[in-house]
Amino acid sequence: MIKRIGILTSGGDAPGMNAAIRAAVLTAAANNIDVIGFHHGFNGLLDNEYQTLLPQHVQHIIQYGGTILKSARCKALYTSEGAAKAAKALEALQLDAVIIIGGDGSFRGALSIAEHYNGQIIGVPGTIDNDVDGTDYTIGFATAIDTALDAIDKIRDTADAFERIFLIELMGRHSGYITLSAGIAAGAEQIICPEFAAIKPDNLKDLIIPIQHAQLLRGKSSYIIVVAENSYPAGTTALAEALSEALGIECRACILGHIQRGGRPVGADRILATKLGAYAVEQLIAGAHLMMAGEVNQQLSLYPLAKTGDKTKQIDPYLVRWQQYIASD
Ligand SMILES: Nc1ncnc2c1ncn2[C@@H]1O[C@H](COP(=O)(O)OP(=O)(O)O)[C@@H](O)[C@H]1O
Ligand SMILES: O=P(O)(O)OC[C@H]1O[C@](O)(COP(=O)(O)O)[C@@H](O)[C@@H]1O
Repeated sequence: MIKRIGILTSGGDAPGMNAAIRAAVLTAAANNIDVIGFHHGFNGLLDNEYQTLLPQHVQHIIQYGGTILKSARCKALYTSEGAAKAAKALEALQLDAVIIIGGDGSFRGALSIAEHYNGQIIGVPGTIDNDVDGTDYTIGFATAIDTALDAIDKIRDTADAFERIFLIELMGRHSGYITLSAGIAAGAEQIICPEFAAIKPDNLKDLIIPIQHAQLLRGKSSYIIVVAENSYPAGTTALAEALSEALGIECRACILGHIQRGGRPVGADRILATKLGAYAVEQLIAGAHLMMAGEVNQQLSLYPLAKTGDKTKQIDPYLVRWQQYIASD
């Protein structure tokens, strides 16, 4: 029987993590389970930084981005000694189970702890990148799209006024979910992300031909290219410079960066986080171990933690086809 659980947030913070913490704490309290919240991701386990989490500690946090537990990356966990030390901290606090809110990296960390820990472990997918298998959406993705859109719409205004070409870099480490979704919703003229062909200095013409074609058809006007981070070897600013040189027109680069991680979670993220946080606790009570609480086709479901990083989930193939079709026209 589960009496005490731990919870932590790890990796890139995502709007809605607070909502997930809240739901887990409230669900645990309703089942007479004590909750310990670790600070700064896995570092809290290694440094003994934690607090008791009671329902009053999670009051009125659902609307805030970031995470009340703080998040971090933790190098020590990549070693077997680090994982053993983390497991020891869980055992010392007599925790029957632990909830890890994070991305597939954090789940790999959870698996390494599991090699030394006798309790149960469950994951809750929280990352703006949406690059976790076993759930249609991760907590934070919907908010990140809206934040990116707000910024892109503003850049469109100034791009329109100057009839300029803008390259806007969006986050996503090695996946194009944010870039494709925000690019489509913003009506970007071109989208560059890892799932499309790579852009290299020697194939800039793939970018340039559609720009020249658009200029021939509609004259000079604003032109927005959204670019996933890490898409061009020397970076998006260098890509804008290379385009300026090749086209003979000034192109501007704008790196949206961490603004995409912040802000009030949108309704969809608050609801998803509430469902997954509550479901994670319920599934721990039911005996789940080394699983992730996800949602697929509006059905809550468990998915093996070990498979969450397999990258079998794909960015919307319909939108990919449509984007390639209109961009090549
Ligand atoms: N292969 C791994 N082995 C052990 N721990 C890992 C591993 N990958 C990631 N982690 C842990 O999870 C943390 C967060 O992972 P990261 O990939 O940065 O973010 P996310 O969880 O959002 O994908 C890392 O800093 C590390 O502590
Ligand atoms: O905040 P940092 O350490 O610079 O990390 C940036 C990375 O974190 C993210 O915002 C979120 O990634 P994770 O959720 O996988 O940690 C990525 O989009 C980005 O590449």
